[in-house]
Amino acid sequence: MVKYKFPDDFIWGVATSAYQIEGAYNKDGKGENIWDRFTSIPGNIYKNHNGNVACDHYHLYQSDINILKELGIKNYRFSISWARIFPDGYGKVNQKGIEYYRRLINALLDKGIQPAITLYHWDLPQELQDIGGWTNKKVVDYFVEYAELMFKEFGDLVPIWITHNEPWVVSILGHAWGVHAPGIKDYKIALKVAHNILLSHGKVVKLYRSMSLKGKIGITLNLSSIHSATDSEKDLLAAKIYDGFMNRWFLDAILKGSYPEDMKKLYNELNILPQFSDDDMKIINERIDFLGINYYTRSVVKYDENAYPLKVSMLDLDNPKTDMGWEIYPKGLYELLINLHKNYDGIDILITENGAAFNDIVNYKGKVVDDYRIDYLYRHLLEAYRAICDGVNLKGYYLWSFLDNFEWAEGYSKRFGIVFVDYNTQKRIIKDSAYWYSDVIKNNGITE
Ligand SMILES: OC[C@@H]1[C@@H](O)[C@H](O)[C@@H](O)c2nc(CNc3ccccc3)cn21
Repeated sequence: MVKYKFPDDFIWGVATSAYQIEGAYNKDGKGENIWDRFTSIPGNIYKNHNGNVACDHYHLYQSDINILKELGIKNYRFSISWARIFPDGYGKVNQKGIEYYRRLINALLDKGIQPAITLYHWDLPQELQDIGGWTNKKVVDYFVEYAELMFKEFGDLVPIWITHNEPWVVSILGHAWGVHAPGIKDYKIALKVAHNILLSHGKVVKLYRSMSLKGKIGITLNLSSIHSATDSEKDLLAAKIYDGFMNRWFLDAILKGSYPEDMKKLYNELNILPQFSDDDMKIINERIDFLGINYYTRSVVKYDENAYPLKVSMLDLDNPKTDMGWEIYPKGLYELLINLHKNYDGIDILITENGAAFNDIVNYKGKVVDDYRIDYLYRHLLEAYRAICDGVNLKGYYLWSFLDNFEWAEGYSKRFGIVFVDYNTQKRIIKDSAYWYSDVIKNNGITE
């Protein structure tokens, strides 16, 4: 008996990204991207791992799609590697790159699986980084050129398009904290990058609308429910600032057409506020069909005099955590969904990522009994169900991730997949969580 039944047209899917699974980093005309470069620099990545081979999905995509079919998964979110299409980032087109993605999309459609494409999942062509990357307005236009070609090639086949994956991570981890490619540590640059990424998003949405395509387009943001460590005035203010820093800066720009006043004032005082015009904000505010959200955990923050630049630091609570050290806090997903519904006019929402890394092992029977992951997924889906019951227009859920894959700075040390990947043999082992998720999809809900 299905105890928690989701709406009839609810989208159940899984998600991946190009650099994390494809491999073939220098095959068939692909150009270098910033993660090829960043991972080639010793010390940047756990044990100097890289995505040169990854899950070799570039060559194994058909057998991987067969697994999706076997599990009854009917929606698959993946990203296109910009440098496979434009090796230099613009201009010369690599036909073999286009042919690969056409084969991939047709193979999915042949199995009744609907593709959802992310145009940018962090892998900027290195040639564009060499001219300043996202700090350079030319890159905004090159992104539009890349998107236009993808819409022309695949716009009639692909029903869901996501312009960018997590502009906050691209700008902050890549340009303020320096722990992601391209490894820059400058908040002022980071916020300029965030602004140009949002500009490129708005321009591409406008382009999509002009091409009278039949699908839906949106953007994916990593959002977190922010909690104050105490009820002190300083900690409450710290929570408001961190909510502005991670969530409202992007949500307000995209959905309200203006950056939040409190954060503009703070960034101006810190001399890190980017330059922008009213016209820019109109472009960024182009109407989207859905908001994609990646939710993994909440953030508990406190005032910290020594924490540059926001005077906010995160608490490391002694609560159950995933292998990433992220607290398991399902209620945060409900809180986030309700807040988004209330504060952003009930916009349609897709959960474009939710999942957990655990230290999976293959047991003596050759199985992966990942009950921890099933528990994480169950609890979060229950909160998603509660949010739908309370009126949130939640339209779908893409589990992160389909396959174990290259987990950025953590390399292959963290496994998020519902399918285990033995990187020595490229053998796939379907984990118990995959069979559990297959039942959720078959029942369109949770049974216990
Ligand atoms: O870390 C798991 C996944 C990652 O593999 C995806 O490529 C990426 O889209 C993704 N985003 C988050 C959430 N945001 C985040 C926060 C701090 C550091 C890194 C990512 C988790 N994940």
